[in-house]
Amino acid sequence: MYSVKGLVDSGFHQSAIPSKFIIASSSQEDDTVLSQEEAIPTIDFSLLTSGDPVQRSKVIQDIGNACRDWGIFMVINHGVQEKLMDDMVKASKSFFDMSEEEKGEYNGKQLFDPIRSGTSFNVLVDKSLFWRDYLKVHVHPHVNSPKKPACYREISQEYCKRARDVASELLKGISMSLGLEENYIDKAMEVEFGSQLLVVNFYPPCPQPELAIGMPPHSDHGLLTLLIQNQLGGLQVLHNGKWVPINPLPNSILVNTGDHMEILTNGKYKSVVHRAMVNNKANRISIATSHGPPLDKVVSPAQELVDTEFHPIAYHGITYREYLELQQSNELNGKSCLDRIRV
Ligand SMILES: O=C(O)CCC(=O)C(=O)O
Ligand SMILES: [Fe+2]
Repeated sequence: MYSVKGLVDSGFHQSAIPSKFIIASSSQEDDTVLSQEEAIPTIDFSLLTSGDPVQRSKVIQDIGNACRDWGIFMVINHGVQEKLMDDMVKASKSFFDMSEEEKGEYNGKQLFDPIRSGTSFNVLVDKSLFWRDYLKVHVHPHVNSPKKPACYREISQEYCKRARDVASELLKGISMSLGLEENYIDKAMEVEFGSQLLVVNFYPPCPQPELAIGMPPHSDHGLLTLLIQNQLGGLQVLHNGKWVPINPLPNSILVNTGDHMEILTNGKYKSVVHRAMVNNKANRISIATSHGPPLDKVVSPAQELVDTEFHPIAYHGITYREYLELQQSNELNGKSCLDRIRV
């Protein structure tokens, strides 16, 4: 089997999913999921860039609170065209609609290969398989794109550029919310030359959604992840020990903190643990871009946020590349990767 989509398309009409997709019952059932949706913070991006200093300082404070209290927020008025976001979702769907042979060109490649498609997370170490196919493309500092579908390159290049611009503005706001100079994170992490990874997740309808999972609880690598989706719920974040389902407004962009934000801020802004549930009705597509430093940059806590008395250094320095290797070669399991570099 190449992909979950291949399995579903192969005329698999049984009501029971193959046993390798059944996750340990404790992973889902014992968790508390808030039925009443708790609202994640909303950030009006236009206030960050409007030039009004009062509004700007207010929104910077809101961003800081959102990073500290939630690790996820919904960005509205971000300036990325609705059509571009729709086109990105459609082009991504077209990628997964290609034949297994066409997608197979990118199958089973190495972590740092520019383009990689596959299923689950790392089939060599996953205890059970996830109900998820993916396309991963390293889109910055070197531009890459699958050759097919024909429209993909232009649309993804444009979308990824716009996502970088949004991330860059947000990182300025985050720097200031930490009491640092506006370009602090940009300079310290060399964001201009940084690594941007595009991850497209494709979750086909699952006949037994309660037994399977799209992506298990994990935190993302990188400083920030921007996420858009095709308006089907599935994402949940762990907040105060409970899973909160996230249903973003149409045309908004979800932003979450990654492990490198936690390392850089010496734990002040923690990466958020999240997971993707599956449904039995329709294909769900989510498109994430992670924004991090150059691969060979050593990331360690900012000296300005470390003091021996109250904020002792909490993480060992590690290059972004080594961190990605660590994450990819282990089971995706909560914050287990970050735990390895805690002091
Ligand atoms: O599909 C989603 O909503 C989440 C995807 C995700 O967590 C990821 O790509 O890291
Ligand atoms: Fe994630």
